[in-house]
Amino acid sequence: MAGHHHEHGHELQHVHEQEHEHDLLQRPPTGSERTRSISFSKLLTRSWKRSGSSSNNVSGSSVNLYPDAETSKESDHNSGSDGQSSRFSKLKSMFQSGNNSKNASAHNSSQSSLEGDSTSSSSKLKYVKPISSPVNAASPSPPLSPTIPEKDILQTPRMVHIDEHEHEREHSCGGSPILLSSPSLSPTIARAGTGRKRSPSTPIMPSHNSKDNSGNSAARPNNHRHHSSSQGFSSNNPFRERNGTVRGSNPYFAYQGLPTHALSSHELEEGSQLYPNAGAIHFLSTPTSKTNSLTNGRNLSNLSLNEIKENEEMQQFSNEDSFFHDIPKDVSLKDTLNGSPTRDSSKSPEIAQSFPSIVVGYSNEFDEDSDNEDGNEEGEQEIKTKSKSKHTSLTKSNGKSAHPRTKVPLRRAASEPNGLPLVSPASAPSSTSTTKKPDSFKINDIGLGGSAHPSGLLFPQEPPPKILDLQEPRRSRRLRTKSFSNKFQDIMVGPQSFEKIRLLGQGDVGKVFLVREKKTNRVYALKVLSKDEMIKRNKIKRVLTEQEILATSNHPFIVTLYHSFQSEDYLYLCMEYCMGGEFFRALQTRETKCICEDDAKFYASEVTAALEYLHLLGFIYRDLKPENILLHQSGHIMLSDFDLSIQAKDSKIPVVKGSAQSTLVDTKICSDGFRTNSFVGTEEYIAPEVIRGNGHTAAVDWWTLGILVYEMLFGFTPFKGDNTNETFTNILKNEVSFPNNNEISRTCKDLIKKLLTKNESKRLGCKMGAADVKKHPFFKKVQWSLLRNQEPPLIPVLSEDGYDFAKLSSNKKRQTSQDIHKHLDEQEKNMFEERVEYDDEVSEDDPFHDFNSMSLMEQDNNSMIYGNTNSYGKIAYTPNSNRSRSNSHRTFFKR
Ligand SMILES: Nc1ncnc2c1ncn2[C@@H]1O[C@H](COP(=O)(O)OP(=O)(O)OP(=O)(O)O)[C@@H](O)[C@H]1O
Repeated sequence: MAGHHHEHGHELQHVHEQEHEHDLLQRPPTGSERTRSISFSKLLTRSWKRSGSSSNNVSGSSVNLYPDAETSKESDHNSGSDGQSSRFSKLKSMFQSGNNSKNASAHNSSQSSLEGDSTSSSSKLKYVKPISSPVNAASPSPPLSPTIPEKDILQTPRMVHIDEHEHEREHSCGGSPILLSSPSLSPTIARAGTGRKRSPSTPIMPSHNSKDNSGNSAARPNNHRHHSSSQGFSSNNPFRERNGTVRGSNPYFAYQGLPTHALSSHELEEGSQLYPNAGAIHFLSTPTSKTNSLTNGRNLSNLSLNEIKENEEMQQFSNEDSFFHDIPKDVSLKDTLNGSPTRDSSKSPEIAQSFPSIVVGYSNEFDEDSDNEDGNEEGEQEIKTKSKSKHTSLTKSNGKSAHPRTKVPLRRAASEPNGLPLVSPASAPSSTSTTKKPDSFKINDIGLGGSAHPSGLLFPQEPPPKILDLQEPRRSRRLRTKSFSNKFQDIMVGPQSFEKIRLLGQGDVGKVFLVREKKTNRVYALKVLSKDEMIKRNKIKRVLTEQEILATSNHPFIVTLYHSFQSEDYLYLCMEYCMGGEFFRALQTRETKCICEDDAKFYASEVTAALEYLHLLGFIYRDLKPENILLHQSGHIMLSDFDLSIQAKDSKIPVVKGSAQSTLVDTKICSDGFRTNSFVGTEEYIAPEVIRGNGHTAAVDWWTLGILVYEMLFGFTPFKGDNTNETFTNILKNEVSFPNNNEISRTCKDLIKKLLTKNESKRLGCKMGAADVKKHPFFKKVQWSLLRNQEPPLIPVLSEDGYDFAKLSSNKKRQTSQDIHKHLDEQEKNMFEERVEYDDEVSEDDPFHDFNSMSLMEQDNNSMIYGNTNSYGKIAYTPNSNRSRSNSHRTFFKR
């Protein structure tokens, strides 16, 4: 394999040179790029769309991510000092505008989507055929390739299926490659380079052809996502074009049913038994469907999927929520909140249905997806309880008496840590206290190394704690009930403890900044999420899950959470800064957009280890893709972005099997019997069972691993179609096929094929979870326990034109002269100026009550130190010379 490795890289370089020359000679300008970009433009994520359209954009464009923040602040101020009532008055006003914006944005997106379609279908662009022969790399390439339509290229059967016996044949042939394709098959995408230069699923990068750089913005319409982060990390990667994460109801079922062409004959025979959800169309239809023309379109953007999802959740609530049955249908939300119902029959049904969007995710006791997929009574009961309790809290906040609140136990409640004496009564404030400041203390007084703010706002002055307190770091009562409380203590920092260095990236509801902690000079990635946006977009529960997973995890390949806290308007997750950024970006910086098999094995084994760990904890990740894999400065991977993950209910204790030499842990048992039914994931990575809507299990993560390995090797994903429907159809129907690439071993193809088994009960990983995957011959030589000691293939380094903080500051001055940046700066300033809200200050009625404010114990802090290293700036990736010189990957892998 090492030989392959070397040869592979060499050959690719060669091909690239040819390709460039070829492009200059013959290539129609921006031909294939344009086609692909157009088809991508139909599938923009919400955030891209949002950033791209400045008009009608109430819910936060790149220019104004949190438009409500200031106005709501003002109204809070006017409404008096009562934090809770101001919070709810804010929710109330925000909610009304939220509805409008939702409709407006849905409308916009559908329009764009349709426009995108027509442009796409009318394009007749050409694509250059790859140069070298697929069959024999040594054979001379034709001097010039004819151009054929891209569509044909994409559909030409140049992919070669490996059959069931391929793996066996490999052995019987002594490992020598078998050429499966005929010369008539069109050239390989992966190997020849030319054909794969801009693969369907990969961004258009300008490096190969100067024509691509010609500012053809029309060909890259969805570069908006990171528009606002022009000074940030993401702007380094302005060409990313993959469709975003899908977080919504299943459009296949909601709007189209399952098309028969998407079914295998076997599936057709089984019919409705296989797809019980096919009848769920009406249930999933949205309250906003009147204004949502997406229902008419077959090509749904990810934007529309997002919208559907939120409404779906609302629908589930309103269907099940006895509270709404008690309210006359013509009472509007506004009136309900005001406590003075008036009749307005024209508005009430929609508003009443929308109302539970405030409820959703109110606490993490309520599982996403409702998790009552089975429609069992228990699930329904849970919804009712949940809704009632929220109703209680809302009405309470308006000074009305309400139903007694039913508190559902926390998901991962744990016993008090270590049985050690905890805190003195004075430092354990009553949980009934809501608006009162918590009993607090001055952290520096007790020598915990915390960063009390000079203003005293963070840590109000109180008498020093008794000596008993020193024995155990202070933890709020709430924190003490958490399984992760052993490694966390009460929050030691606040927004003001950090100084922004630059924007790293921007998601749906928040921004991620590179920050420096003023006191310690440590650098972190600080994710700041707008509470308003989360409420509007129904994402409260997701952020609670994300915090739970980050806090619970303690694994070298999962990003470390150092602090989490909240202020009145924002939630903050302070994480380890992964200076290498997204693995996706690292892949894109490769000339070939892919890596060799040994390198892919490296990343696949680290991802497998991370998934194994998550599964052991009962979590299903559900959104594996190169964008969510960050690269640590060491070059090792770090999984991030857990907002789509879910924890299996009643997760079980793992079973260890095997001898001391080969210990295998059955991770499947950890979430056995747990099925969830959300339609989440990333389009090209979604597993068939998710599309079918029959519920899915941890096996979805093994499917996504298969796609990931494929993408690492070939630079594109295996089922990508021209639009969402086509992609889903391919996922359901097509067997995985491989470019005719002899450099990829049969064992590797076999792994991919087994991971991409459509029937989840036959998929690799279905018996013992990660143990099955680790046992596959592809990983035979991997020393699992020494993964962290491997030399990574790519090392992120600061490139020459990296900039330092001083330079950044002067850039900032230039930018602030422009209004747009001024506005952004103000918002960001707020993010770093707000006062932290302690756990005990956040009332139980607050939607964010279950978000814990806490700091990792000091001894666990391995974050980078500002200024010590080249820890910030523009990053490039260098092949690890150690690894190739010493063939360390070979020595590392078992022989
Ligand atoms: N720990 C980190 N170190 C370096 N960069 C990070 C880190 N966390 C996030 N980023 C950058 O910020 C971007 C946005 O982060 P993230 O995906 O977690 O936000 P999000 O709001 O959850 O986005 P999404 O809507 O895609 O879920 C990432 O794509 C990545 O580039």
